[in-house]
Amino acid sequence: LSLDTVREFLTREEDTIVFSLIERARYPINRPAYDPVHLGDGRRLNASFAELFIRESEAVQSKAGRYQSLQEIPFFAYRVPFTLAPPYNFTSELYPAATFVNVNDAIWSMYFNELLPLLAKTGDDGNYAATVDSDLACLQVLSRRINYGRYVAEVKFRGDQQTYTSLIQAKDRDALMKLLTSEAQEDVVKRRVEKKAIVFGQSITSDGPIETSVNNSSGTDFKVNPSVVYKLYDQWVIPLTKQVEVEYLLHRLD
Ligand SMILES: C=C(O[C@@H]1C=C(C(=O)O)C=C[C@H]1O)C(=O)O
Repeated sequence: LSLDTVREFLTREEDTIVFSLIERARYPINRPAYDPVHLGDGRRLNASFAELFIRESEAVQSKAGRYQSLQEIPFFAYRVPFTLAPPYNFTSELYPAATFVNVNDAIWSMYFNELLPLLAKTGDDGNYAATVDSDLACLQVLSRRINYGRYVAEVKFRGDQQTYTSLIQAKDRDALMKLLTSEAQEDVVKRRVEKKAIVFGQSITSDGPIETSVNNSSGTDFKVNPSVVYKLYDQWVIPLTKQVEVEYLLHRLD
């Protein structure tokens, strides 16, 4: 584990994030999938079809051992007595008492309340299962990327143990945030992910050129608007990753 290898991991996750956003953007908003579910007898569930689909899908994946890997954190907790998967002895570089740190609740509300309306056009084509399956893909990769902040924080802690230790003991969140922040790196990440949205999200023809920048101001030629991807990273992905880093560090000496 080094700063280079954790940054490589985050860079590779960008590809998956952009592609999963492109997949979700194929479908209209499909609003009924997010409304409370009505049962046949007139009762109303507190959950939406999307939530039920995600719970059931995660339960299957939990049984299949997905969350044996500490890189993966489910949105809902499952008590699964055994897994169907071949056993594998996962080791973790994380500090055990801080491993639990995650911001899945914030990711969940950001995704449904802020990002989805920017991603999906208005309309309803009835493809609810395919639509919420693509929501699940987005949520899983966003969760993995953002909660990977635990690994980033571990590397940074090991790289400057003395300074971090005194700030952790003083519970100085602001100073920790300042110390772990690299504005230059954030700028590289945001510009790169916007470029990936431009390159991955254009219609490829056998003879035409590949665009590397937005020519029209609206970005509507692309399968997902590159400025929405930039905004996703600028406003949510990077700030939430740093929040994970700070929370992890605050438990690093427990
Ligand atoms: C993840 C890191 O920590 C912080 C968060 C970043 C991000 O989420 O992309 C980028 C730079 C840092 O401010 C890092 O240093 O790579």
